[in-house]
Amino acid sequence: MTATAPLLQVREISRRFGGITALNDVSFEVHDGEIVGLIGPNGAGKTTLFNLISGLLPPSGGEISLRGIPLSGLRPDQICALGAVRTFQSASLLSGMTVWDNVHVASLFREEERAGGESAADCTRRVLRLSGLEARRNAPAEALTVSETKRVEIARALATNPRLLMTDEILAGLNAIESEEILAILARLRGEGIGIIFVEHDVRAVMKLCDRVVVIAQGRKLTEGAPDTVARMPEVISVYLGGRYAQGL
Ligand SMILES: Nc1ncnc2c1ncn2[C@@H]1O[C@H](COP(=O)(O)OP(=O)(O)OP(=O)(O)O)[C@@H](O)[C@H]1O
Repeated sequence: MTATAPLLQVREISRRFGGITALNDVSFEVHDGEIVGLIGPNGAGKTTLFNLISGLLPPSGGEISLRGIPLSGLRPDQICALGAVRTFQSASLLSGMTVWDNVHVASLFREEERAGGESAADCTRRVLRLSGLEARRNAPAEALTVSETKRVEIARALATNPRLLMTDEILAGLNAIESEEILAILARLRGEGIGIIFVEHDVRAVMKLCDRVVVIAQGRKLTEGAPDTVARMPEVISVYLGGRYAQGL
């Protein structure tokens, strides 16, 4: 482990599925306490990138490293143990179990390595509080609203003590107030030094929350930069944003 290495380094990553090139030579970095937005049209390769970073799929080329440790060949649980965790577009909670149980199961992972010797129960309590779910701890998974389900998804990810959190369209299906609640949680996590990759089609949320935005289209990185700079780039407007968002800036 190299002290100076970025939290996440994605170097010249490619991924092919048969004749489809889902990702082609994509490189970027994420640092501690930084929220990086990853945007692009449908089919751009965003979810594939999460699958590669989290070890669900191997890359066809290139290298991904976490704090300087190459992730190639590691299983998802090993990558999670190194501190990178993702949420899924459609959360699948353990049915027949409560909010507490769903999160506690994740807290048991790496319990023995937890800083300060925090028990799984204490960790569950802490992440439920962070996710605004204390009052719902005894609710069965089936009884949750979409917004609560998303927050359990975040809590489960946090229960593994990540350094890098990847959220995949976590705002989909939420109203404005519910979205704000999630954005506030993510901003709080940034304040704790967690690095976040935020994949989201709600461009206003991306521009509001993120420190930096990486734009991909058809598997290639188009550009990256500060949100307001990226939002004004003609090529980004042309392939993704359209005129409406940029005019509102
Ligand atoms: N398992 C797979 N087998 C074949 N092709 C795949 C597979 N997974 C993804 N693809 C293809 O790779 C490309 C990138 O897909 P991906 O789901 O990563 O895009 P995305 O940016 O996440 O899109 P969306 O915004 O719609 O979620 C698409 O052309 C998709 O059809």
